Amino acid sequence: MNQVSIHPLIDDGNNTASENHDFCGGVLQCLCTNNKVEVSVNSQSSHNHACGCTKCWKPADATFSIISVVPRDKVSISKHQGKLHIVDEYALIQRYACRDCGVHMFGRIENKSHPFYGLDFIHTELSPQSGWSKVKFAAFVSSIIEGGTPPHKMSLIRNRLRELGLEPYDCLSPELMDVISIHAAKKAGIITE
Ligand SMILES: N[C@@H](CCC(=O)N[C@@H](CSCO)C(=O)NCC(=O)O)C(=O)O
Ligand SMILES: [Zn+2]
Ligand SMILES: [Zn+2]
Repeated sequence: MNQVSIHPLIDDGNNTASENHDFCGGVLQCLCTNNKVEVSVNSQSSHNHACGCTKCWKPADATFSIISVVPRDKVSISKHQGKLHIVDEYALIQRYACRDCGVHMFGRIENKSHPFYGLDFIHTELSPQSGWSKVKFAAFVSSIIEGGTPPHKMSLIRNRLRELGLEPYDCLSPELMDVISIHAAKKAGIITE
């Protein structure tokens, strides 16, 4: 066995199983046994990806998190809001985590001039519903070194990601990097639409 673990939910290569194009959201639940924090999401997720950064929440046995975005006006806290706190008030993405189990329930950008303003970051694996969009690429792959992965394992991991159909990028996907540059070019008056 020369396989490396990416995330328990995608290691079996079955990440495509449940995506449903008519799916329009569900509930995210924290991992507490009692008094679970619940967040309602009334939208399908977009840009679902594996993220290797050190800031996104992931289960203990995962090398990557699984994270996607939804419109912020489709996200509401439905149970036990009082258990939530912001992990880092100074981070670009303010991640709201459960004080008791540590799970990040959603991440929000408050800077109105950021290209991703209006989108909240969520972990669809916290939802008992199935039908969420599948994981489509891997971002911030080199960052797993900052999380403790030995550098000599990087080519094995990038190869495994490709084998799983998840193109590895060391920042975001080309599509999302284009969104960032289009936003910057518009702001600078280089392009108009
Ligand atoms: N090497 C750093 C990278 C952290 C980072 O920039 N993460 C990205 C992606 S998170 C979701 O895809 C980011 O946008 N972060 C903003 C923030 O976290 O506020 C590391 O690994 O820590
Ligand atoms: Zn909890
Ligand atoms: Zn991340």
